[in-house]
Amino acid sequence: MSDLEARFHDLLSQIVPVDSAAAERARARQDQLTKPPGALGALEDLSVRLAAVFGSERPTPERAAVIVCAGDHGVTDEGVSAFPASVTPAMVANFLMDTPSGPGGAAVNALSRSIGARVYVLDVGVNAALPESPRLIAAKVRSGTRNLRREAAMTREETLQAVFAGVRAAEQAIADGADLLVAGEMGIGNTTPAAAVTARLLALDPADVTGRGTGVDNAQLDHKITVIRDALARQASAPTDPLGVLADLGGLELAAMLGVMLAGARARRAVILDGFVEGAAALIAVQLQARVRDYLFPAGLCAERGHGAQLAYLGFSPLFDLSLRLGEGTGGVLAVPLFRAAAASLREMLTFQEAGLLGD
Ligand SMILES: Cc1cc2ncn([C@H]3O[C@H](COP(=O)(O)O)[C@@H](O)[C@H]3O)c2cc1C
Ligand SMILES: O=C(O)c1cccnc1
Repeated sequence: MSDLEARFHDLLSQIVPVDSAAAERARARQDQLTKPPGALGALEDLSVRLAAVFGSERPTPERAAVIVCAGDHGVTDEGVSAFPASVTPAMVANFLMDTPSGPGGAAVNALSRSIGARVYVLDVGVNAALPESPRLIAAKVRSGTRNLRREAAMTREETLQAVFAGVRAAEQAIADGADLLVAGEMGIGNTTPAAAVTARLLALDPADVTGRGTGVDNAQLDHKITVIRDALARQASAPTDPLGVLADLGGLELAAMLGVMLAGARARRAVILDGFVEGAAALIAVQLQARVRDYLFPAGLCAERGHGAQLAYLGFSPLFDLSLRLGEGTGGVLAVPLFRAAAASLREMLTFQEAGLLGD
């Protein structure tokens, strides 16, 4: 076993179960707060899950960090995206650019500013030199993956290197004070590996989990499905080996997002999932270590086909449906105020007794 592989097994074994006693206390408290039991709906369930993660019936998840993991994809040679691969480095430069409103001119930057979340940009595989920036975590493993239609996208070692880059980025964000981590991504072509991984791990037909990504037309969508079928037909990875599936069919930024999820769970932080590409990384995470599931939280349902199947497998109901189909972490960022509000209900509402609303 390689050194990285041994460290990876250690990481998986260091993830402890969430605090179910704190969850029970939070549930009991929700039932005593000044409202009809259950009246705060999904916010109550969210607050109870946060209590379990943070080990307190009065959790204070305030500070949020988005880690935008970036990488390129050899499979873009097959024409699977509506945009050229050169958009990946251009968008990373956009994430890092100084603008009159503050750092970064992309959707994830603007939405993060609007809710007070910090954005970290992690390069694990962009196929270009990137501008230097204090906001860029430079950890390039290789300049893009191999073409997964023809061969394994990554070696296991490359995969683990990208995973640990994600681990380190998450640890940095946590050291900077983050309670809530949003896993985000940028990588032209990455809805193809996300669909391939989802199809293999959930044993679903590629046609049922492949969407239009950046907006391919019907003919391009059929072609994208064919590319994924060819990749699966290589039979280079067994569904029983999630890390092997990630190396074979995934991508460097998917591996880095897996690292963010595992490091977040190990540090007992909540990790908010954004869209379909994060969802694929989440499937790998829970198949490797079932305990991770309790540290993961859905945000909204995104418009990419297959996201619903991922959430159903994970046992999550989305918090909203705004028809987002962007990625970057945008949906995850939008969920942050709901997390703060759910926790505030537990901390700040009075019980019937405290409010003097009980007869005796
Ligand atoms: C300008 C632009 C900004 C983006 N931000 C996120 N994505 C999203 O689209 C890509 C995935 O879709 P596909 O698999 O079809 O290429 C990823 O980079 C994802 O982050 C973007 C895409 C574009 C074009
Ligand atoms: O849902 C997503 O994550 C998504 C959808 C389209 C393009 N990129 C990402």
